[in-house]
Amino acid sequence: MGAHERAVLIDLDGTLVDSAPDIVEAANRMLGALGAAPLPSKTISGFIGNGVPTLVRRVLAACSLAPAVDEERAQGLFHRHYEDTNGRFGNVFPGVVEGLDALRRAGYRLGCVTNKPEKATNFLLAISGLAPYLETVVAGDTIAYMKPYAEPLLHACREMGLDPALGVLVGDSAVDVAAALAAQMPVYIVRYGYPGPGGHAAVGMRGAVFIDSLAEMPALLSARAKLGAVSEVRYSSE
Ligand SMILES: O=C(O)COP(=O)(O)O
Ligand SMILES: [Mg+2]
Repeated sequence: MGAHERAVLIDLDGTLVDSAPDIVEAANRMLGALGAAPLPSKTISGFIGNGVPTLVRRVLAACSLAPAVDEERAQGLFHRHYEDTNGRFGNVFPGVVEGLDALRRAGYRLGCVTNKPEKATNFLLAISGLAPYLETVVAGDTIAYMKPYAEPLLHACREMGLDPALGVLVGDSAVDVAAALAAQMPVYIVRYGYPGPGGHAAVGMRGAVFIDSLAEMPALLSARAKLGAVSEVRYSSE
């Protein structure tokens, strides 16, 4: 089985792009518009991972604005401010471009699976220069399901015409681990992202292989393929 038949699906926020500064700024502008004081950036970063509706709900709860403030109104404010902050303060993480280049050279097919809404995702991928690497993008509102459901991962494989059994996910949070396990894909977690409640020690992180950089992926995947080939030989000779 060649590398060209394999899909590497990659999360966006906290894995490809350090987008927390943009998200924090938009969330705090939303709070300002609601007459509330800003939250520390670390608090808001800890709320990233399950998509915008969950982020806004968590921010409102942290400021004791729920249920007094209408969630949809707050979401509308967030989206409006995020349109202005998206891609302005964040950066592509170190090792990402090297990793994507190396994976592409090795023949892997690349896709992005994110819980960020599609419009904001496409804009961020375009201005950060990452869009040309990604054959397919499945965002938070592309289909009816987000991670931690398996569907977005399976949908990305379908879009690429690949068997999900040939896919792996690289992400940064417990949401990614859960989605990958649901889709029965191996999962690699970057140590630098936004892991969510409980951090990397959380039970939800079990089953993940931790990496420091996307640039480690080609070597890890080729080691996995060799291991797979050895066990296939063993099985067939038994
Ligand atoms: O929008 C979010 O909450 C997280 O997005 P991600 O799936 O790219 O990490
Ligand atoms: Mg993420």
